[in-house]
Amino acid sequence: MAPKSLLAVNAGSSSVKITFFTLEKPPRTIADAQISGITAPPAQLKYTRGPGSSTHKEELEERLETPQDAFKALLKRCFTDRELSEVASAEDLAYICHRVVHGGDYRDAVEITDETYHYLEEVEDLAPLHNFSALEIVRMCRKELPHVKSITFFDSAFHQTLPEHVRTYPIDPKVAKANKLRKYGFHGISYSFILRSVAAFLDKRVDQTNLIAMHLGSGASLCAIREGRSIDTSMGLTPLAGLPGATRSGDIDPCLVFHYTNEAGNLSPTSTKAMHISMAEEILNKKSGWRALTGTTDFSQIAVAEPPSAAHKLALKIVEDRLVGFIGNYFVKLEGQVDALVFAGGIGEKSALLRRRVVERVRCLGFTVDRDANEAEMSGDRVIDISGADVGSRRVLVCQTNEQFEMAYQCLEQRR
Ligand SMILES: Nc1ncnc2c1ncn2[C@@H]1O[C@H](COP(=O)(O)OP(=O)(O)O)[C@@H](O)[C@H]1O
Ligand SMILES: CC(=O)OP(=O)(O)O
Ligand SMILES: [Mg+2]
Repeated sequence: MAPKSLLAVNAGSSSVKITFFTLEKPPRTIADAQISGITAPPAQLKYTRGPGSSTHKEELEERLETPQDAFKALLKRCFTDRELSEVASAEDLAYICHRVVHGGDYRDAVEITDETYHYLEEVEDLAPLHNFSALEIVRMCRKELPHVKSITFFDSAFHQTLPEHVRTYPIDPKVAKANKLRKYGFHGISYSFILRSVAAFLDKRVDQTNLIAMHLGSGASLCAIREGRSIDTSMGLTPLAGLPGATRSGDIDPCLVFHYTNEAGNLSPTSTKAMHISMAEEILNKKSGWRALTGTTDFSQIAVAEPPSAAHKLALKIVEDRLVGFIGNYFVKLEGQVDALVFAGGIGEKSALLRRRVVERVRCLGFTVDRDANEAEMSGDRVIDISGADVGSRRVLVCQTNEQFEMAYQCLEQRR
């Protein structure tokens, strides 16, 4: 029987999200499932059949040690659901699309073969904290589902257009080349989705669209887009650079590392044979950010009118300060030719308060916000306009981004 569906996988360090899509153009969602809290049991399962139906949530009794375990549990849940006739077994799958954060020099998605798999293993060392989970699942699919094509999509691919002076760090060029040290940039699957959706919303051609886009989730970044191409972005060699995240420091003076602990350069206790990480990487990626400041990773407890503590208030001001700094920077790099300022990602889509505070602080650049539009629910819209009615106000938009959809969309456009 011919395959009927496509599976998109978005694996993070503590969660695995999967979505099944039809093979139509554009693809339609069949089912969505995710397991979070893999590293902090009990793991939580969320499961939704098709769009518009209610979401089932449960705590999982079984112990899931790895992203592979979570992936297997999710597949089993979907394959055994009798009401999901499109996905009863791996035989029904035409492709598995994997989000891999760091794709090294790859400019585009690639099908997993011995050669591409080997290259990804090489660049895994550049971003072990971010690539490990995804590649564990790729390894499992290669072994256990060898007849289904695995296609890897990279967060870094969208930023291959960064000009040389933006992607180059001012260090010894020989060392930089030998060790592949440069700015790569991430969240590019999301930025592709945002760019296409916003261009359509503005009724402009993608290659004539200029944006300052923000993907604000537990990992957060911005991107300056000129004529449909990334010309700068706030993450760097790894997703640590730029804005603070839930547990990431974002930009700091690199020398801080040497003063933090005496052992910062040593291998971290969580290092394994497949994942070499130093204490410094662990501290700056997992023990910093707004959780280090406030104790919570949940930004909805921080972005509130009356923050519960001085620490929460400070965390909000820090995030806001770094954001407006980058907006100013990118506004200048785009020479003021900005079609829209776009908020996306869990925080960008849900925090009206952060949006209002940020836009009010960049009013000097001509952006304004409409209070009612900003507070309204998105209700299924991909893009909404929240700009103020002031004459000459620049556009401010919110885009509900969807990395799994973007992979499915690109896969079907390019391969069928
Ligand atoms: N109402 C809200 N206000 C502010 N932040 C929120 C709100 N709802 C969710 N968030 C934040 O969004 C984050 C999730 O964003 P998302 O882009 O889905 O995550 P991830 O980066 O893990 O893929 C949560 O960690 C939470 O901090
Ligand atoms: C690249 C990155 O930081 O991804 P996430 O926001 O999903 O952690
Ligand atoms: Mg994310």
